[in-house]
Amino acid sequence: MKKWYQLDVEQVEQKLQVTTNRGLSSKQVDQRHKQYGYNVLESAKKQSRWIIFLKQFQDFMVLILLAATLIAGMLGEFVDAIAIMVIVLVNGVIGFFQEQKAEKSLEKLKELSAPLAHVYRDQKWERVLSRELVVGDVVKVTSGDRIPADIRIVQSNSLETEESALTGESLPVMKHATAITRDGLDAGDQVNMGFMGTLVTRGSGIGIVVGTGMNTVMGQIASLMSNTKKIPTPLERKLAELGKILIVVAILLTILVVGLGVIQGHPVYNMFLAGVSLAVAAIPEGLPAIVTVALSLGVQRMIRKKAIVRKLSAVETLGCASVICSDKTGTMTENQMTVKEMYVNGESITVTGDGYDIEGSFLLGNKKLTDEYPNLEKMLLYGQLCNNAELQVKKGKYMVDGDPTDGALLVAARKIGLNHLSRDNFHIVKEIPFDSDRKRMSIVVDDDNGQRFLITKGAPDVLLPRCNYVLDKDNRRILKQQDKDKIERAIDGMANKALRTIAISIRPLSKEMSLETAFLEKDLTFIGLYGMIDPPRKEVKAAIEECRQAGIKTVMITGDHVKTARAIAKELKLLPEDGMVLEGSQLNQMSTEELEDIIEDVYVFARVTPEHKLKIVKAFQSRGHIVAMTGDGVNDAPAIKASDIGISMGISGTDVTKEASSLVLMDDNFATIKAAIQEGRNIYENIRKFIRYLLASNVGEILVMLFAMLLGMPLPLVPVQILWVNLVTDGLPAMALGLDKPEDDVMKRTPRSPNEGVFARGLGYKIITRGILIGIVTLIAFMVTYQNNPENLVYAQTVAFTTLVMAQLIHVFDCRSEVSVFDRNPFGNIYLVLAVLSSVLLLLVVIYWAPLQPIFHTVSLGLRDWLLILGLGAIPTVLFGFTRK
Ligand SMILES: Nc1ncnc2c1ncn2[C@@H]1O[C@H](COP(=O)(O)OP(=O)(O)OP(=O)(O)O)[C@@H](O)[C@H]1O
Ligand SMILES: [Ca+2]
Repeated sequence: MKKWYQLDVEQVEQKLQVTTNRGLSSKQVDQRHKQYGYNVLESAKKQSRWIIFLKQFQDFMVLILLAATLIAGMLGEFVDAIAIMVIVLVNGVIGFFQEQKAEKSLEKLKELSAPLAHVYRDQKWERVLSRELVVGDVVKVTSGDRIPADIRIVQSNSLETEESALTGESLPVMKHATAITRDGLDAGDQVNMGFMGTLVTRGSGIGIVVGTGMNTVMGQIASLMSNTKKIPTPLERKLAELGKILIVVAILLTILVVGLGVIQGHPVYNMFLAGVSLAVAAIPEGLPAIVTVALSLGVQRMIRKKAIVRKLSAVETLGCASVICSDKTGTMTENQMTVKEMYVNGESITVTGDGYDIEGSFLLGNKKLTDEYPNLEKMLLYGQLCNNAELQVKKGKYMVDGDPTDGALLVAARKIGLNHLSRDNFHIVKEIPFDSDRKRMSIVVDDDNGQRFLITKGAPDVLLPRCNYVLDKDNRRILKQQDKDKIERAIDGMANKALRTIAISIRPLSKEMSLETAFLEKDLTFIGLYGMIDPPRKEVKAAIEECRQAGIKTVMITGDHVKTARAIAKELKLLPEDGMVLEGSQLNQMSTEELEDIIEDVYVFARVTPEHKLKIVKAFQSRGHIVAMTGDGVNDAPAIKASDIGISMGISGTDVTKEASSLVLMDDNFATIKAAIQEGRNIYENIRKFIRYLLASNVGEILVMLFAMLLGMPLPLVPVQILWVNLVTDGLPAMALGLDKPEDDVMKRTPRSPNEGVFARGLGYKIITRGILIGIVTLIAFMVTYQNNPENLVYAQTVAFTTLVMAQLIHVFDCRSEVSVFDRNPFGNIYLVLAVLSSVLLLLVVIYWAPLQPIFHTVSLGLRDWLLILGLGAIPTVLFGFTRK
């Protein structure tokens, strides 16, 4: 049987019952889905709920507790054993739900960032999830795409792919549509095939899907199926390290307390259980898990703000960003181009009309021009031919499918009466696609009379040096210096008005001439210039200002003309009076060191190629900056990877840049970067809040016990109480802190240093001071009650237990602010209020519900006890609320 690459396009079409110019019908697609399934690689099975539930019990601390239960049980202390079991179980259930929540939010993320394919069905181009593709689908791939399935190429425009994922060969392969007769070719030699998972590095092409899912070459290479492992974020790693230290501290403390207790004459069994409970209290085992939950909840909030986080660690790094390097076109601007001016025959023409609407006319001074005016229609026609966009009408409005720059040229051509039919008189022989490095695009066409010529359009400063002639009215003549000067002035004039400039030129060719790219784009005849407006997005100016107040510098990077870039930067108030604008050519001449010396003063990089971006990232990084860098094209990937926060575009971005990035902007909008940074800072602050809360609580618990042992007193808390506080009542308020709203000034502070430790910015001090006070007030409550009722230890222990819990639950409101509890409305976080209420309720149940009293060693308390408890419990928070330290 012949292989796909050996068949002609017609044979492939026949075999798969599809024609390239119609595509599959939706009926066929449905049927093939049923028959062959979806275009997915089978990945590792998902963990079952039971496994996730059981995993909650494999923690080191939980295992110790279970061992303690066993010992308690063997010693006949069944009440203790059951109590511990129940607490462990409740803790496990809470952990299970947290993990499920985190899991769900990450699942959603995966769905959102699933790749799309450009497919032709029912004679319409549409975008569908790549997994929806079936054999026979006609798909288009363009530079930057990952090929969504195995395809037989049927049309290639300088299509090149990089197949290292498959063949290990990283040099691009040229692809074409002709059948190959040879037998037994490796994937790498099948140059009329495109393979799932490989990259389009240049040009574009159309192919018919011949293999999907596990039936692709990629599907057969099982080893390539990466089982994505969750990599811990820097903070999670720091906390894990902290956890190790705390284990040692906990063990030492436990030995100390147990030793002291035994010396003071407490029963060994009591002290053993107290020791175990204290060890559990000292180790914030749950912290990394809550951090993960907080991060993934943050991820969900970011999704709502149209920012998709691809790496969890980016959530943290975002808060450290000190420089944002952003593309201009499409990110800071609307990417809705409209031709406003033209320059032809040495004269400037105004073009009226707005957006992509096709109403508009051409004015020379006050005179309305028609197609009589020399070269106007010709120029518009060339702009329409050398073009990859498509004008569509959706809901009565004109829309552009493709590059907006190209779209603007189509709209301009419409204004003089040219439409898609005008293209039919020309046959396109060759196309050299546009890319940001070349900054130009060319096509070779044959017209109806068999005349062949080249049309090149692109950045004027790139084209002009390649022009030797100029078309002036009816006369083609040598391009003289004075013509050039005049054109330059016209370019400057447009650019100063923030217009993007495009030059257009042609070259007559004879049919014998070689079509090698290297020989084509020279000896051109200059026809004219277009000046098009791309208005800034309206929310960007405010976003740049907010970033400035947050100590974040915004830098514009663009392939556009310096003057255009400068004009827009001024409009956005991005460029200060003394700010510098650098050009790509200047960058080339600078050494890395020279660039580092001045880079703090540079706000705009113009006429740069993607390669320059890497140099810019490195220079900022060497000045100690944390750099966020945006990009959309294939060649942007290295810079995105090198930056600290790589940002790609959800709408216009290529698969390659998306894969390299850690953040995807669903709306391509600069303002979304700001929102994401704000959210990133907020999430980090919230994590600090609950670290502070949990650790201060732990310090309090340990100190009560330690002080009591040192003073030769009875145990102020029984082990089950310590466990209950740690594993049950603390959890919900901590989670609620993770959902807190930001403080008003999060975007008024300077960015945080990525090296900052867990206890930086006074957090350690706060934990220790609050912890000590919580410990002291609990001890006082215990001592006062015990002194008055020396015969009733359980009563005093209940008061101590309640004071500890209440002190913590009051302190949790203090954790919402970096300065003082009085700075914010303490009840501003409804989740926190509810969490605290439910913790109080749990506490009341344990104290007042008779069946639980023997288990938790509690008795019912009276009003006077509560006055003592609340009075003492409020002290740590109120006191530090006044000192504001
Ligand atoms: N489709 C196109 N065909 C021909 N020339 C183009 C096309 N698009 C842009 N150009 C020219 O190439 C120049 C650079 O465009 P490029 O797309 O690299 O940068 P940009 O989109 O302005 O910048 P960025 O997206 O990095 O902010 C433009 O100023 C324009 O003159
Ligand atoms: Ca605790």
